[in-house]
Amino acid sequence: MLIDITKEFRKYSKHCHSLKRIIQETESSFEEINNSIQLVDEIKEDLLKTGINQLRPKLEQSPTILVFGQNCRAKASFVNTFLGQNILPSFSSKWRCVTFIYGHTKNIHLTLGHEIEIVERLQAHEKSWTTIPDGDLQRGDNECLLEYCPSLEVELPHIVLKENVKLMVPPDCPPEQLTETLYKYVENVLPIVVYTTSEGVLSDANIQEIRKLKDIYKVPFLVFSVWNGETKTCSTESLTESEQHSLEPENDHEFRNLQNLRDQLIRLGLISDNENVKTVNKGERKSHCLECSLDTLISDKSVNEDFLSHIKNVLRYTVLRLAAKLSEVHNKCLRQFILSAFDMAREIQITPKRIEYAQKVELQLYETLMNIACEQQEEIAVIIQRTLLDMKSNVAEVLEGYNENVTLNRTAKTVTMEIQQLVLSRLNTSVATQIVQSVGCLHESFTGTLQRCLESLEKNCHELEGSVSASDAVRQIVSAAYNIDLNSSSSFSIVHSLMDRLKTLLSTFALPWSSGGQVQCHFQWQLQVATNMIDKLSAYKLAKTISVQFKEHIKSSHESFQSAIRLLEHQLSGQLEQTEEQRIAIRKRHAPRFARLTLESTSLCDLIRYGMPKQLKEIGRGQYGVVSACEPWAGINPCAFKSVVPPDDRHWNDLAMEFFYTRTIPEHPRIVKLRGSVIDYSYGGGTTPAVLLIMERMTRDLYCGLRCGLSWHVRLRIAIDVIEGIRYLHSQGLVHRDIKLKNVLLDARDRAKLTDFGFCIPEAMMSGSIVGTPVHMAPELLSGRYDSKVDVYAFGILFWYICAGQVRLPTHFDQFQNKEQLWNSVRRGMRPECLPNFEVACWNLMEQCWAADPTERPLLGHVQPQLEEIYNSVKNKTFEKLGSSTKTPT
Ligand SMILES: Nc1ncnc2c1ncn2[C@@H]1O[C@H](COP(=O)(O)OP(=O)(O)OP(=O)(O)O)[C@@H](O)[C@H]1O
Repeated sequence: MLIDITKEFRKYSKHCHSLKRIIQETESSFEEINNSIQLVDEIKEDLLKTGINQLRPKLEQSPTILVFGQNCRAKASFVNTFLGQNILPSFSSKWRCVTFIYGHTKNIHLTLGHEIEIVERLQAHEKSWTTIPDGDLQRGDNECLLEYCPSLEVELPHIVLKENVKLMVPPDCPPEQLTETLYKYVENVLPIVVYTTSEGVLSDANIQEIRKLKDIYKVPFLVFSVWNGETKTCSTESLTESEQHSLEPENDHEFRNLQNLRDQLIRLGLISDNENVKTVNKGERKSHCLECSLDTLISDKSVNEDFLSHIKNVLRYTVLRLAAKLSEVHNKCLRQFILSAFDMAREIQITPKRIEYAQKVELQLYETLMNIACEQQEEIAVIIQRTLLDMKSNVAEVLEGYNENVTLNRTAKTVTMEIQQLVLSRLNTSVATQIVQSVGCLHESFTGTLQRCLESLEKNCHELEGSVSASDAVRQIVSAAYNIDLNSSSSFSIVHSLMDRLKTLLSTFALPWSSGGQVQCHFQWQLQVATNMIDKLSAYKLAKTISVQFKEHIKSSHESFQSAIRLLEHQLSGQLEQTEEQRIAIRKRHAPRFARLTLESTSLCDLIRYGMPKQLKEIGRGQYGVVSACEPWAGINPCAFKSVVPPDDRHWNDLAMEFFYTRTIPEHPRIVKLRGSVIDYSYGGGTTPAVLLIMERMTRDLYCGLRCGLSWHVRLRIAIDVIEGIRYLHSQGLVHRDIKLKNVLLDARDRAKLTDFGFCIPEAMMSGSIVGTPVHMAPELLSGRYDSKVDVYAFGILFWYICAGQVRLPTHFDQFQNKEQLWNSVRRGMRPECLPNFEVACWNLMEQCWAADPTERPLLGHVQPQLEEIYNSVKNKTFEKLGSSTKTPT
């Protein structure tokens, strides 16, 4: 049993070692990326928040079994049981802090803190000892726990302690001093807390102490109950059956005590009801859930096994928490990288289109407005004419309110000017309103989208600050023509220009009665002034002036727009070059590096949780790995794993990216879900680690299925399943790039799922690499410029095999010596031949899917219903046939 405990500690330290290495690699990856891409700050902030730098100190904490308890007897009982010797006296009190550590020989000394050893003779130094003398354990009267109180350090050649494990009995202290005492004596350890009891019931002080300890350590406890005060040693495992039997709880009284204690602990919420009082031979032992935070009560009769599982739980729980945190950080960073690669790809693609769009629409706007300015001159003249006539027929109305606010004793000239001003202003308002009404529709159709488009282009161009921007220029064009801000006709630019123009015209008028001197300001005279003013205004001239102004304004704004957009284009193209460099850096270096870290940390989590899968037999081999059936793993039954040994960094990166995509896509019935992974670092003598990708085990692949023979309607059903799978991947932004017979797996009912996402990649991360299986590769794949339509092509070829019902190469493809010859012919249009058994509808679908021009290939969303229709009719016919052949003859 001690060996098993030792193994657990060894495993823990191995996991910690792996974690430290991964953390170090993560940090150096960050170092490398630092400053190279903008998003690093964002990620760095995340990392700080997630606390990656808090993980390392946690990994440095040495596992320490902390023994607390009701009294020294209970503590001694546990320690002695665990160490397998009566090292602590059973009847004693007021202990100083005692720490057991590993030493080649038994040794004992007093220390202050970690470093300082106190030169003081102990009773144990005077004669040979088995049990530590009481005098050495007990605190002196002058020793104050929180000020000066040496600890006793005991070195023992014990197999568990050898694993860098400590066993510590913190000093007895009143509950109110507990926090401070622990702070002083128990520093920087990974606590494995045991609370020992020897009474059937916990006192208030005990309960207070347990609650405080829980609060401080926040880890599951082992409550250890001493039976009879006996010390049972760790060697019970080697006892004979009859000896073991003698340890069983035959004493009813003691058993009842234990039950009472259990009930009390449950009542206090200190252990959970559904768990357990663990006693030897009392029913089946339940295995602990790794993440459980249940506290366990055990009796000393079963200390070994239950203690082992407690240690296992605490260690696994601790290391898993750290590994999960690290994996979360990696996943988060990788997701950020991929998302920013998406954004960058989008920006690179969309920016030139936006510029083109803006130029096109502005030109349209300019031409439209120029047209309006020319053509509407007539209309404006009509509007002005009409308004002038209206005003003339009711001059009194024009002057309405004028006399209310004017002062007496003004010169005739002043009054005349005021009336002229009034006439103009009424005219302006009226003309402006009518013009605005006639062209208001321009606003949304032209300017809304254009303005938004320009603003988004200018958003990131800080260098433009200060110069006229393209969006300002467009705004000027629009307002020059017909002020779009209709709400305030007072700010209407046309009105103002009209006013200016009219004033100029007025200054040339000869006014016969403007001879100066005092003039009586009577109404008739005012009417006369206004009427004369109206008569003198020429609607045609006014309209012409307005039109000329419009045109000049629009033209100059159009020119400013053109130079602004040229500048913008220049600056954006510089920025886009940088963006593309960053995208390449993300795709080629940063994302794969983080993908590898993600693979390592996630695999470590899986290893801690579920262990290594146990191989049963090999079931298949591919170009990159061997697939084996394995024993159920993580509840997956039947289960298989693909073991891949990446030969170099490039393969590691590819595998890591594949792992990330496949692991993160949500489950779908038409996809073989990757359930987990572990890395076998010992593979190849530790030089070439193997990655085991664990998944559900299917019955066979479609290649085998076709070879064995599948009925037509089953094959059609499979084709539909494959389409569903591909459509699902595409909906997740992924392209499979290796659709072929061996990557379609069948279950026992011959329903299909897609597998092998070795080449599966998000479109934004695609670099144009030439991947796939030759006969299924679309011609454009070879050019390196392709998209998800390559999967449609590959489906076309796969469907050919499905319809053929066999796995022989199409005769047209069989004649080539090598793949280059095949590709050359495919590029020239060579495709599989139509076999006599093909239904026309199926052949048509194949031909559409493998069309040379990817844009002519159908959407799989359109192919699926067509296939379903064929499938349904075949199924119906099959059933009809079956029905008629089973009919009993009348
Ligand atoms: N989950 C699984 N259940 C049952 N059999 C499987 C499973 N995964 C793969 N296989 C079998 O193992 C074979 C090898 O699979 P693998 O994915 O390694 O390679 P491949 O797709 O045939 O070739 P390549 O490595 O070139 O892509 C498959 O053809 C299939 O028959």
